[in-house]
Amino acid sequence: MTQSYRFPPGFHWGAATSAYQIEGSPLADGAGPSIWERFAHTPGMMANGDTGDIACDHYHRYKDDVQLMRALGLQGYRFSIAWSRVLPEGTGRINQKGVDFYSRLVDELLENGIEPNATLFHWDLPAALDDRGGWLNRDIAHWFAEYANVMYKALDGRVKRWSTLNEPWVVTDGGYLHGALAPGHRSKYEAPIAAHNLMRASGAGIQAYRAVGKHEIGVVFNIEPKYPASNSPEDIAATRRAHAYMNEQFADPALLGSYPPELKEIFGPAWPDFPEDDFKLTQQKVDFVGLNYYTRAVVKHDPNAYPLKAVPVKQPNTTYTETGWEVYEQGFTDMFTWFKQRYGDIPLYVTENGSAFYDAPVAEGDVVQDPLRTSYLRKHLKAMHHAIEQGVNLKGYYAWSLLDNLEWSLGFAKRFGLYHVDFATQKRTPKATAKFYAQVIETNGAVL
Ligand SMILES: CO[C@H](O)c1c[n+]2c([nH]1)[C@H](O)[C@@H](O)[C@H](O)[C@H]2CO
Repeated sequence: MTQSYRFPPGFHWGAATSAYQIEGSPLADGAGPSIWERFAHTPGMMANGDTGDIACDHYHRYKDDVQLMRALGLQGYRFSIAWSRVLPEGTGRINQKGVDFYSRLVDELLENGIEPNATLFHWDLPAALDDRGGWLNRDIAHWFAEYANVMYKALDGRVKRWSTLNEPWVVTDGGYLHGALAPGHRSKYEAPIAAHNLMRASGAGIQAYRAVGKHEIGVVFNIEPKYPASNSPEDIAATRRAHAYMNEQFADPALLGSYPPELKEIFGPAWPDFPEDDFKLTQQKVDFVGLNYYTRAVVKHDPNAYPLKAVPVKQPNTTYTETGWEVYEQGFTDMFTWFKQRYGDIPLYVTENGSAFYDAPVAEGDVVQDPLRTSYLRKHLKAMHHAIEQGVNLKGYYAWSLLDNLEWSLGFAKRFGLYHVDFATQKRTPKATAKFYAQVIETNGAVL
């Protein structure tokens, strides 16, 4: 009998973006600068000198972009709110024009039958808060809760699914340990402090929602399953360290109220002795967890690798995306089963999954042919279906991304979009993957 890939009735199909990557106009209508506005305008930080000054001009084109979502039959749209559009100094004074933009976006989505899914923080911290220590200042848990309350009040009732943070691991690994992302710090002493305060803030945001919210709130983690390069004790230990550092460092304080022991081994004297009471804040009941999956890593021991003493090993005879990520759909299935085993049967959403491949120039009116991206999507949706068949409580999927956009410090060259964007003209053109995804949504997976 041929395998059916029809998903459970009511499975939720969407697409995702983030504010700084698509909106443009980062300082319009009273908005304050974020750390990404600063970082992008710091010479040498961004590929090709690309910035989010215009990006996809979504701030002005959001109505047209909602029609692109409708054309695919999207049931949901995951977007992020730029904190400094709403609170230009991060706390205190509210910029009503900033709040109004998100209110208009939400109404446009609802009028077109698309469920809004709002992320409060997708990396673009207000620069004014970074000047006060940012994620290194324990007060940020209160600053974040204040911001969250402003948005809950403005949008709750219309937004029924909230996430506090997107991928705190990327913020600390990129922004505080290795310095490749905003705010560009390189300190193994700062990274654990920032990580801990991110999870304190997430907990405070969830607590604030419980006081006023009527619907669902969760948190979004990136997960990259780790596999040992050999059965040697060194490689197995290195894999364990890499897994704890990336995949448990944030979910554990949020869902278990503790840290995995490997973190003290990794950071040594740089690992603080956090107050036990902090875990009463980091650990809050969530209505769902969002998981972002792109690839796996095969790991080997390397005594010179800072600070993990572990490095990824490139795999032969397989496909890699433009961002250097192996196409490995089995890791998607493995991720779900691991997560359920460690954290229990929490409702899950795939809040990001996608791939960057080179897109041939677009002839007028054509569909961009992107067979490698379509193959990636097909393989990963099938792998996701296998996880559901194994009993994983998976409620929905958001493709990354609706539009080609600013891939952070990698600039515009890395294209993840279902729609191709010509950044010179702002013309949107559907890719073949968009047409395929529309069929997946229409048939609830039966077309796979
Ligand atoms: C380490 O990979 C992460 O899971 C990851 C991949 N991605 C992300 N996180 C971010 O959430 C997006 O803003 C990126 O545009 C997207 C594509 O790079």
